[in-house]
Amino acid sequence: MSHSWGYGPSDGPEKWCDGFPVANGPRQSPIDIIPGQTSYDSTLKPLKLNYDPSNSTDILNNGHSFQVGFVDDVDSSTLTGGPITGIYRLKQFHFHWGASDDRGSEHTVNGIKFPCELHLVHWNTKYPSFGEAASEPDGLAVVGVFLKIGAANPRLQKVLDALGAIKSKGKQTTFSNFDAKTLLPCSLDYWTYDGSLTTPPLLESVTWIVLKEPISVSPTQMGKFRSLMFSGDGEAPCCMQDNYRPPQPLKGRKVRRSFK
Ligand SMILES: NS(=O)(=O)c1ccc(C(=O)NCCc2c[nH]cn2)cc1
Ligand SMILES: [Zn+2]
Repeated sequence: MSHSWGYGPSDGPEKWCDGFPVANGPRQSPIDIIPGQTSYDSTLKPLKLNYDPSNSTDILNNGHSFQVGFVDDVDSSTLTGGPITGIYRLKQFHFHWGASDDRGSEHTVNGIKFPCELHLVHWNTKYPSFGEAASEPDGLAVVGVFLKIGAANPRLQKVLDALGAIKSKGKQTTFSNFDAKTLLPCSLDYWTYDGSLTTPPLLESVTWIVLKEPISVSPTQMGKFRSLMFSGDGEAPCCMQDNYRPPQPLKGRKVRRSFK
């Protein structure tokens, strides 16, 4: 059975359980983060993100979002510390966004949706590859960053200016010397919980690390995200927007925070 999935009425998040029964599993993502119900954990370490700016390789429209890829055959762009043990390598980052500024993020805070959410995807180097790590309970770590409407963010501009070259599904172009660290907010305070990929195959292999401080994005910049297409050349044109999964049941999980 071809596992074609999307975000529309016939192939969207409410239908994913048909092809991916883990959609109703015990550690699905995203979730609604309720700060008053999180526990401060003094044993949580500070996040250490060591990204080598020369490591970015390409930018790709994969038909669900766009992603910037990184060289991950050496330990040059890594995540250590935080709630994880060992070394995780940055593989790609991508975003989720809405058709309008009132929605678009996957995680929510006290039920509040942000217009966009950045995911920096890392895999545990105790496994031989991303693909193998993706099916292990401690295989992946994704850092989530909320984007909040405000002043234009100059650090997003280089990424947004590349979108014209990857408008439709399957388009890819080189994207070198991008420093992913420039996308991070000042504070690395975070919430963390055990979860999953937020798109099929929805594998329950992700340690989620959601930063408390958002970065800014302007309405015009949000318009650039929405200029992408879910559809490929020659297909019925379909704007890439509302590519987010809504929050999933917590099912007894604890959400910890790194800050008092
Ligand atoms: N939105 S997110 O939770 O950050 C996220 C991050 C990564 C992926 C992903 O890599 N999907 C391909 C899975 C795969 C298995 N084996 C080889 N590729 C999906 C969602
Ligand atoms: Zn994502």
